[in-house]
Order: sequence, then structure tokens, then C-alpha cells
Amino acid sequence: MSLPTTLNLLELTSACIKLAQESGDIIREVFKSGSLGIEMKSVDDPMTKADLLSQQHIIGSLRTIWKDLNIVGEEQCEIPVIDKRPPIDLLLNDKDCIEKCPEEFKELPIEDLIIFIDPLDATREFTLGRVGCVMTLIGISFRGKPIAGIIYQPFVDCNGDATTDQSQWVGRTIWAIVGVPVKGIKDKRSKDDIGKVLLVTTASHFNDRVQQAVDAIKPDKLLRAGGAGYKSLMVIENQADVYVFPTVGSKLWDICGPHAILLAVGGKLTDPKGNDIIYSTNPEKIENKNGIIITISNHQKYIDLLNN
Ligand SMILES: O=P(O)(O)O[C@H]1[C@H](O)[C@@H](O)[C@H](OP(=O)(O)O)[C@@H](OP(=O)(O)O)[C@H]1O
Ligand SMILES: [Mg+2]
Ligand SMILES: [Mg+2]
Ligand SMILES: [Mg+2]
Repeated sequence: MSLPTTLNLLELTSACIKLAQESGDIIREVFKSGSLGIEMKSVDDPMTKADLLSQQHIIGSLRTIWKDLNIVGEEQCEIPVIDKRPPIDLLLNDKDCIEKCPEEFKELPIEDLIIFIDPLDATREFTLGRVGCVMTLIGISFRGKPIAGIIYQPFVDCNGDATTDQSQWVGRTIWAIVGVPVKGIKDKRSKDDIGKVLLVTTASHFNDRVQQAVDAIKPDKLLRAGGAGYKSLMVIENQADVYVFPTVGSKLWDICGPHAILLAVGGKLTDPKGNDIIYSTNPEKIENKNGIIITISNHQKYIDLLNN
């Protein structure tokens, strides 16, 4: 039987939404078990049983339908054969998707797609019990550009607010297809911060280059947070105006999903010189070597501040 050569983005995104939610169940179970199975991939770069099981579940399940899809996952691991096919119809009756999804997205050549999976973003925070910023990130890129993204936050209440109350861990899904109105995004800007410039950056990898970027932008408030995905979501939900990390550290799987959601809400993500990030399977291109800057508006203003 010949394999399909095209796919419907609504079906792929439907499957990814469900799989991200199921990965959240896996991540919560591992956390509650108390045995995280921490391995150090390198200094300051942990992987846990939750990262592994989450990635195996997502990729193994996608493979039950799309066997030759290009998938780039953060973790180096065997992918077990899974026989349960994920549902692919969640978005097929979504009014906005039917009316606003670009027609070409409904019949995409599989060979031009790459799926980037960060099965658990902010692992370091996860190992330290600071789970509010943990999330599963799935990005779908087409010919080098993000076209759909899914974020699932396992350790938050229904408003997406971190809580230590395990009974409130209902989790939250944020997803977008570029060109389709995004649902469920909140404006989380506090009243005291209206009119101010808030910059968010790393909590765990501060260095001179980051300090220089902060000095160049001169924000009214400097916020420090864990998780590349979490900081991106802070910009998407107006809790920060700009997220900058001006040196190597983040990878394509950290940003592809959030990037698609950001584009869908009118934001921008480039390197600190304003160059587009191209999504590729080339191992040489996986690291964002020059860093990233993420904004919801006035992107060029921040690029000019960083480079003048
Ligand atoms: O946890 P994984 O999936 O390995 O992804 C990491 C990113 O690759 C790093 O860029 C993040 O470091 P920063 O918080 O300095 O952005 C890092 O944030 P963290 O140091 O707060 O955990 C993570 O988001
Ligand atoms: Mg990550
Ligand atoms: Mg990760
Ligand atoms: Mg990692």
C-alpha cells in the first residue's frame, strides 16, 4: 500500500493537540511518583523519565498515521511501536478553521513539513520542583516557516496560572494555525504595568551578553523566568513586551510551536539582528546560535536598540 504524500494540517494539528494533552498526563504522573529518573545529558542539561516518555508517546503515536513525516524531537531515544492512533477530527468541525484556514494547508506535501517536539520544556525547573513554567511544545513548520503550534501546560489551573495545589492541575492547551484566529489567549498585563516596557529573560543562564541587551533596551521592568516556552508565552499573553536571549542556548524545538502561535497573534520572532529563523532538520541549524528576540509589537524598535 503506498504511503500518502500529502496531509491536511487540520488533522495533523488535531492529533498534536490530543497528544500534547496526553503527554501532560504522563508528565504529571511522573512528577507525582516522585521518581523522575534524572539523567544529565551534559552539565546543566538534564533529561528525566517524563521527557522521554512524553516524546516517545507523541512521536510513536504520530507514526501510526504519518510514517514518513519529518519529526525532530529534543531527546535522543528509541521510539516504541504504538498501535493506538490519535484522533484527527477535533478541528474538522471548528468554524474558524473551516472558514479561515488557508486552502493550501488542507493538502500539504508531507516532504516539506518538519514537526519540532520539545516533550518537556524547562526540565531543569521540573527537577527542582518549580513546575509552573513546564510545558510540552509542538511546532509544525512548512518550507522552513512555522504554520501551527501547540503548547500544553500540565501544572496550571484552567486559567493557565501556576499552582502548587495538585487538585487544580487541570492543565491548559494553547494552539494556533497561522491565519486562523487564536482562541484562549489572555491579556495578562497587570494594570500597574500598562504603558511600561517589560523585558523577560533567562532565570538560569544570565551572562554579560544578556546584561548588555538589557542595558540597550532599558526596560521599566526586568523579569526573570524559567523555560524558553514559558517566556515566549509571557510575550504572547502580554505579560512582557520583549523576550530576548542574545546568545546560544535555545533550540528550534524550544521556539517552533510558540513561534507559530506568536505569528497567529501578530507577533514576531527573529535573531537579535532581525534575521528570520529558518526551521530545518540540519543538525547544524538546530541551535539558535545568535540567540532570539520575541515581541508582540514594535519588533524593529528593539532590533535597533540592540544593534545601535
Ligand atoms: O528544558 P529544555 O527543553 O531543555 O529547554 C531549555 C531551553 O533550551 C533553554 O534555552 C532554557 O534556558 P533559558 O531559561 O536560559 O532560556 C531552559 O530554561 P530553564 O533553564 O529555565 O529550564 C529550557 O527552556
Ligand atoms: Mg526546551
Ligand atoms: Mg525539553
Ligand atoms: Mg532539555
